Amino acid sequence: MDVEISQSELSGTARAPPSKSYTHRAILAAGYSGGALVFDPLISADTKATMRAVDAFGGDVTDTGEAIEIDGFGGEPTIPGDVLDCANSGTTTRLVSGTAALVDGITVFTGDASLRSRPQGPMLSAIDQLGGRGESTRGNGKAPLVLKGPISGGTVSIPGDVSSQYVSALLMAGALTDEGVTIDLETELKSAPYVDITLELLDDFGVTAEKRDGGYRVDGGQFYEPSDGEYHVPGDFSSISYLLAAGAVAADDDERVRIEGAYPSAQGDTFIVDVLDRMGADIEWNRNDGVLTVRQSSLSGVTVDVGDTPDLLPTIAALGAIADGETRIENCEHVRYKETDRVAVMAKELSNLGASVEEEDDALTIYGDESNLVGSVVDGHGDHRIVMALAVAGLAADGTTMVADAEHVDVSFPDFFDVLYDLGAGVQR
Ligand SMILES: O=C(O)C1=C[C@@H](OP(=O)(O)O)[C@@H](O)[C@H](O)C1
Ligand SMILES: C=C(OP(=O)(O)O)C(=O)O
Repeated sequence: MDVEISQSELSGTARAPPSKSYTHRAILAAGYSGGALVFDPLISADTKATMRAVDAFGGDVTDTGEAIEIDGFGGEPTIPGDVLDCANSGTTTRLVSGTAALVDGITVFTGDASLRSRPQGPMLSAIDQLGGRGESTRGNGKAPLVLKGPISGGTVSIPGDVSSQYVSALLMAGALTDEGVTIDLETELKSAPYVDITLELLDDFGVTAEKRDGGYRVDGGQFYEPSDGEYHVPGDFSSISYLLAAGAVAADDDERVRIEGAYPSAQGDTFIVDVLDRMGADIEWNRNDGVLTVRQSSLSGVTVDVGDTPDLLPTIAALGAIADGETRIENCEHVRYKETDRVAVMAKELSNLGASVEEEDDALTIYGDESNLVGSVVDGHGDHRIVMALAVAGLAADGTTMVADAEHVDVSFPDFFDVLYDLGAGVQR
């Protein structure tokens, strides 16, 4: 699907979409329990992959429309009847690799071309270290994966600078092993707030895990049990980042774009509020009411470290192209291991719109000037966050911007273009 975005003036109220990260974890945690209802879930291509996985390991997952109803497999996942297709979802692949390690038997995972290009080596090594077996069919540390359990727990040593999702997976599965799992990190942990999300969710499901010097620890022999048998998913700040950025660059004069359902949680991506504030945006966050408002503002470039918040890179890069002066995004090498190499792809596509951009291994510098941005044809590269960030740039660029491959918003924010349209954006499919 190609989507045309024209220079627009926005106003009105949008509801924050539910968090992808919490939804994945809640579905799996409910699978690890006797059963639970997950309210306000994100129903998207990625979270459907996790639903399929929980079904495949012996759970029963139903989307009732009001909630996801999960009949769990408890601590005893069974051998899936078929190869598991994790589609485009890194979170699914990593989290349920932990589940596969608990199974007394062999599980095979695959996914789309993007997923099969992403690193899984540290997870395979962790499963080996715990007494299971993890293989990549091509021997390159990437899916298709063949995993053999069961593990009984122990200590693993893995790098922290590839993906935090290995840590989340080992903590979630480790609670169901006999001995528990201790994770020693060989490097500093990138994307660390995503492990905080895991710890917060585990706590809500009655499971204790902790951060320690140089790593994490979860005791074994625990039980997943959410209080009252239900879990409520908070709003997603990665998704909110596009709506805030859209308001900051294209809100109608004297009008504000308002976002509801934006309550504080462990999400590192709330950092977007600080970033916009530092860029000079007129932005307010009423944390008690969960309401964010933003007005169109003249933005200036900033230096930002995205070590904790990789998913904000495309949004900040798009804002940097519109802001005046230099925006430097640092500590972003791990952002190259996502659905695409987002550092390279944002550099390429913002250049196509007329921005001046410089790429280094772990930094992206954008020399912003809104008047240089001219609508053009840009490629979403099959990556939901690239599509949404380019759509934001298109709201400010002169004329019309056509984003190709735009259907991939279904991975995390399926009604993104409807929400943008309802706020007054010129959107044509
Ligand atoms: O655990 C999670 O829910 C996620 C962790 C992050 O990945 P990495 O830990 O691989 O950086 C993030 O980019 C991804 O969108 C979601
Ligand atoms: C990287 C992402 O997700 P995942 O790792 O689950 O594919 C993302 O949503 O930006």
